Amino acid sequence: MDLLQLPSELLYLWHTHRTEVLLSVGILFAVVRLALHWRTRRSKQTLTPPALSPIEEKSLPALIQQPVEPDEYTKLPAPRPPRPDTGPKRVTGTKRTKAIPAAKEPVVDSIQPIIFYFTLGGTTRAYAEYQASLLASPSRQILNPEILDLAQIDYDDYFISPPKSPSANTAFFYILLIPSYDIDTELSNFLAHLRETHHDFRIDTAPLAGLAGYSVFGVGDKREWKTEGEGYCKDAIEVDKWMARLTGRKRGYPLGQGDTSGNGVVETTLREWTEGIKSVIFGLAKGEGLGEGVKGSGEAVESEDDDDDGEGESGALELEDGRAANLRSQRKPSKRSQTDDLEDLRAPIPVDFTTTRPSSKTIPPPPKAMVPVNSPTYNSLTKQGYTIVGSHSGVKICRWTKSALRGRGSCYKYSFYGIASHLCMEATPSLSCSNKCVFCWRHGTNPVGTIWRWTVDPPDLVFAGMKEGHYKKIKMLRGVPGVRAERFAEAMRIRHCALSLVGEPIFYPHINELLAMLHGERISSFLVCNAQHPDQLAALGPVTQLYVSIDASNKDSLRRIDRPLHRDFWERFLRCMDILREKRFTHRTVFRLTLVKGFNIEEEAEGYADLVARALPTFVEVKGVTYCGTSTATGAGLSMGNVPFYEEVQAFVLSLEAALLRRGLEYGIAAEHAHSCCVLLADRGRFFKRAEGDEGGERKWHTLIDYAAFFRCLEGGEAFGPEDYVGEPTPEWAAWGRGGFDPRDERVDRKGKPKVVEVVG
Ligand SMILES: Cc1cc2nc3c(=O)[nH]c(=O)nc-3n(C[C@H](O)[C@H](O)[C@H](O)COP(=O)(O)O)c2cc1C
Ligand code: SF4
Repeated sequence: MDLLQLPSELLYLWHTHRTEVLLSVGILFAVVRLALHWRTRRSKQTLTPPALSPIEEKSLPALIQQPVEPDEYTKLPAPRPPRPDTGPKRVTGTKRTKAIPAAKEPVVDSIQPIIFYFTLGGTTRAYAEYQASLLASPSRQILNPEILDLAQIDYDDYFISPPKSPSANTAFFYILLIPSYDIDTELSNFLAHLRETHHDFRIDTAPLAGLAGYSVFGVGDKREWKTEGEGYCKDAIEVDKWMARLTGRKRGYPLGQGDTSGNGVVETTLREWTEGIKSVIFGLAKGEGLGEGVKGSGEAVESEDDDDDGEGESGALELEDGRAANLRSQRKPSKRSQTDDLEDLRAPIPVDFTTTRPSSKTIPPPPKAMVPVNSPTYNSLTKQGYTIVGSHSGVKICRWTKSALRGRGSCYKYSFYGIASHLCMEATPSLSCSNKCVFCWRHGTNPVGTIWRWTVDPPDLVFAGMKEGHYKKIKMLRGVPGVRAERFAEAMRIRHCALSLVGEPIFYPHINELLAMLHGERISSFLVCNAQHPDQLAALGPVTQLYVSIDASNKDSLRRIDRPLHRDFWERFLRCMDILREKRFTHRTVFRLTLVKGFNIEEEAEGYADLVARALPTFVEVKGVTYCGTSTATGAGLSMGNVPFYEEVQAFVLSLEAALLRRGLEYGIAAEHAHSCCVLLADRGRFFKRAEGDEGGERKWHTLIDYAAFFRCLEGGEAFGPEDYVGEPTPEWAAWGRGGFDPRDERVDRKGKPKVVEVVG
């Protein structure tokens, strides 16, 4: 083929294959285009990581930190400028919140008792049935009791929360009759359930607080398990403890205990205990609360965290070394108590400094209440636990009453005179006093004066108010841990009244009528006066025991320590000594010496012996002061250093005894109560004697009082004297050198743990 044919040949080829050629070129173009597009996509994917799992996210910062060269496809949007930090969001204006109505306590007017019992031998079941019969009453307030065997029920139905009540106004009261076993039984599981429920963090710590209350009665055997320490009623004690916690301390009545070793004793105890329960349940149905302890007498707390403050008769705390101090001394005086020192704030009181009668020149202001309701004095006294009766009287539960209710011992009046503290009411018909003794811890809140310039309440009002106040406070103690049911029941009948609380009882114009009312109800009377009111002392009628405070042996010392308001205080004091001498055959007269180191101990034994020689009291009680720590005491120069050790009190008593002997006065040491730092001297000729009809027998101290004989003498209407109502011999354990603590009571330390008693010889 020549060259001239080439164009026509190419044209021919074009026409034959042009479709394939065009198609191939199109495909090639498409391939190149696609290749370019894929390349771009791959670059973009590298910069936008896929969504990561939370775990993978942790490595995110590493990925982001890798440098990437941006190109036209990969340019990221410019980051937003950061917001200025304005702190937390503020909301202005007031948000109106809907007041949430306070949860209303349901009004309970009927109580459903449930008696739970456990038994191995059947005894406790029988007691449960007996108790149910005692409680059965067709009244609307107490529904018929249910009886449940703890071995038959599901604990979760009753002991994680109270069961569903039959009506909104009905609440449950649990009674648990619990025997004790020193072996493993189902009862051990019950105890474990209570313990675990309390400790279970998912359950409220007081899940049974919805109950109206609970009470436990233990059944045990004293023949083998003689004391609680040895296991007597141990399981009941344990149940009581856990129930107190689970119910938020809703113990309705003290733990009862029945000893199966004596014939029929348990039935009697259970019957009396059930009477107590019944009265509590009726009270609950009437809307009365449960006892939760009394202000001024300690909190209702469990024994492990018992904060029994150890306050003595006058707020004293016993120290390990035998001294006494007041707790208030360790607390800073509050602003309130400082300003409450009314004596310093009050306008001057109209005072007659010379006679017992008001001066004719003084126009007496119209009488008003000594302690008006809601006055600072009233508020301060009630805050300290006093119940103010009428306008000038008061009553208070002392710490010994609480101690005796718990079986932890009575005050020295039990060791010396046979007064059990839980049967004793401490009261005064006059909150006012004519002295300002440096050691009187009540002094800061006391009204003072030398004449009665207030309205006078009638004695029946005073007497009724005292009893009411006392019983009310005793009832409030029933929920205190450790209170013994039988003592609580006994305490509901006052047997003794100590008119000594605060102020000057003899000041009350109707003191003799008040004493007669006490005696009319067979309540014995101990009256303490301050030797500043001779006319009233001379006119005083029968008293079971008549005290005069002897705070110093000479004029200067008395002025310094008693700070009397009467100008003729020493003359008054001596006149009282003479009146006491006259009364020694009609009254049991007692000198009460309060020893204050640095004030009235050193070298005063001879002076005191002279006073004893002048008044010839039947007894001399010597007591170490209890430091009050108030601003008044501190201002008077009193400190803990003025509190004598018990050994110092003992040494003083020995020197006083010797000084008396030198004067031919036969007084001897009859008894002691180391716990109260108190020793008793008595007239040997009158009270150290043989038992009646036992001429050759041993002589013994007879300081106890025969109270029944005292009332017989009074009612007989004939003249009588102290010898006519002398009681049994003074107990051996109260003799000099024996300490004076009744071994039948349990001695505990401030934590409620058993304490070994050390007797100072
Ligand atoms: C095995 C056994 C162990 C006992 N352990 C004690 C005990 O530790 N403390 C206690 O006060 N009484 C103990 N007791 C006395 C019982 O509590 C007492 O007999 C009670 O009435 C038993 O009640 P029940 O018959 O309902 O099971 C025990 C009695 C038994 C049979
Ligand atoms: S006599 Fe009565 S009031 Fe006084 S301390 Fe003893 S129990 Fe308390």
